[in-house]
Amino acid sequence: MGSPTELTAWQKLTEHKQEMASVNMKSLFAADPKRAEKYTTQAAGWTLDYAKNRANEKTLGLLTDLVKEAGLEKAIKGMFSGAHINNTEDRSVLHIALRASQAQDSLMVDGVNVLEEVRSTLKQMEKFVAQLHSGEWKGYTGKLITDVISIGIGGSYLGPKVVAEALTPYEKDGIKVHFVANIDGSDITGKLKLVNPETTVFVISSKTFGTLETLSNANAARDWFLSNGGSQSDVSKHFAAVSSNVKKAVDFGMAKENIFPMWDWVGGRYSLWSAIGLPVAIAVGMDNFYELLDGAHQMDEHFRTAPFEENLPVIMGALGVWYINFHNAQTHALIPYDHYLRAMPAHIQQLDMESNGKSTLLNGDGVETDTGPIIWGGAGTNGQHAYHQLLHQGTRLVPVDFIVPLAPHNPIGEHHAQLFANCLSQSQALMVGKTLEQAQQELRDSGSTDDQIAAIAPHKVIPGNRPSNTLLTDKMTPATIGALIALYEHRTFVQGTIWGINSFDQWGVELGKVLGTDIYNRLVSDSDNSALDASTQALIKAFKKAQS
Ligand SMILES: O=P(O)(O)OC[C@H]1O[C@H](O)[C@H](O)[C@@H](O)[C@@H]1O
Repeated sequence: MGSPTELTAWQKLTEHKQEMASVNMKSLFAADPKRAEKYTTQAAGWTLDYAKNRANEKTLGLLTDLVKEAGLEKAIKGMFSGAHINNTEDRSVLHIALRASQAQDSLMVDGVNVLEEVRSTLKQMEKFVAQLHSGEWKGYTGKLITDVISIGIGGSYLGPKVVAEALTPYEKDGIKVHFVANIDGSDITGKLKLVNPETTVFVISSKTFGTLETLSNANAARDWFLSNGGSQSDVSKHFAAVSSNVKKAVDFGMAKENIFPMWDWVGGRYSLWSAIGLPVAIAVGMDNFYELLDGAHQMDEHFRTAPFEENLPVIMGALGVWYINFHNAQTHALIPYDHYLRAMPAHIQQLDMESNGKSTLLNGDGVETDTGPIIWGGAGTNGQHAYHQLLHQGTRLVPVDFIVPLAPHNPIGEHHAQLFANCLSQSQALMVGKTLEQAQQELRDSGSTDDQIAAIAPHKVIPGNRPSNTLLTDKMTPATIGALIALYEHRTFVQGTIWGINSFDQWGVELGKVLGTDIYNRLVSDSDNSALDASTQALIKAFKKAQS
């Protein structure tokens, strides 16, 4: 596909944007008492209320035309059938296979039934998790394992860490799971201070087993283990790996049976459902891990089969494009009103920005439109006392997704009602805003003089008409969290398909890696740096001076 600007629906949306310029969401609600009902839809334990958007029936009709014209139906079929939709790496994209229903027994990709591989790995995980929790697996001095440190970065870290944290209420007793990612030695140093080598297992998660940060931290962990009582022959009792590069993991000292496979058809940022999710399974047990997979599968089925007009990832993806490309929104905020889900924006940030941070169309031409937005956010209500000011009165349009459960995990006092009220009041305030007349009246009512009103009222004006979605679920469970993350995965795919880009490669990351190695070599040698830019030369000099 070429540029989406060539699509008829895109051109019609460009015209339609002008028609909508003077339409306020408040008037859309006033004109249609059924608006909320009409623009609410459900799937996989989630209700999406998308009524607070700058959209009417025509907008939504044109957005549906857009996804159809962009070939989403074919793209979905391609993904679910294992076609090589990652064209630049000539790979299938099959995170959906990792959570396929037990009722499906085959998904043939390039002559291999990938479901067999997936299921045998799940069985291997089951065994490992059971051995750890039952106490059958013991450390080198015969003690029970109390801690697992997961070492990985990027997709081999964020997803599992965020989901493990989100599922805190489901944690099994006995084993505490920690995560190390950063090459900054402070990360691993801090975690090693918490644990005992006799009772700790390290899980090294790296699809390639070639990532600098992960290998450096894995080596540091092994050195620490060896210098604190462990011997080389004990390494296999305390180290396991998740990787598609078995040879490198064996060379590290892992026993073959402690290496969990993954495959090139799983992208890093989509891999938490594979054995990369092992730390999650250890933290919450395999039963909950299966629930997580099942929730994601429910969303997959919804995405695959529901009409686009009722399809959550399609609606959210298309509305996102409406704001990014037709309203110049540069960012998109995710605000979970759930303490355990507070790190979710970071995972979706990686998922979306690594997937859709692209400037080249599938056919190799440069894009003519904006693509993936900056994804950011954080937990409500904390953000209300920080960056929400910009959401309400800043000059930028920031579409927001509010995510909130109906029931809390920790019901104390009026906390949950207050949390819920705050969530609703934010989306309401973003939509209704405050007019100059309202601000003036407020000041008048509080006894301000005319001069004071004239001076202050303009500052109290809140433009309103700012869009948001609200995602509601009964409770944050493994299944609903699985479905939620799958929803965002598919939303990303919908947008990538509309823009005509490959959401599944990440060549941009490579340049930083290559240059990082080059500079490192310069820091630790007497190389001639005169060909480098003056700034980099000076910074290298500063580093070397500090070492001498
Ligand atoms: O799992 P690994 O091979 O160690 O890769 C870890 C990460 O490396 C890179 O930064 C990629 O861009 C990520 O997508 C990947 O998840």
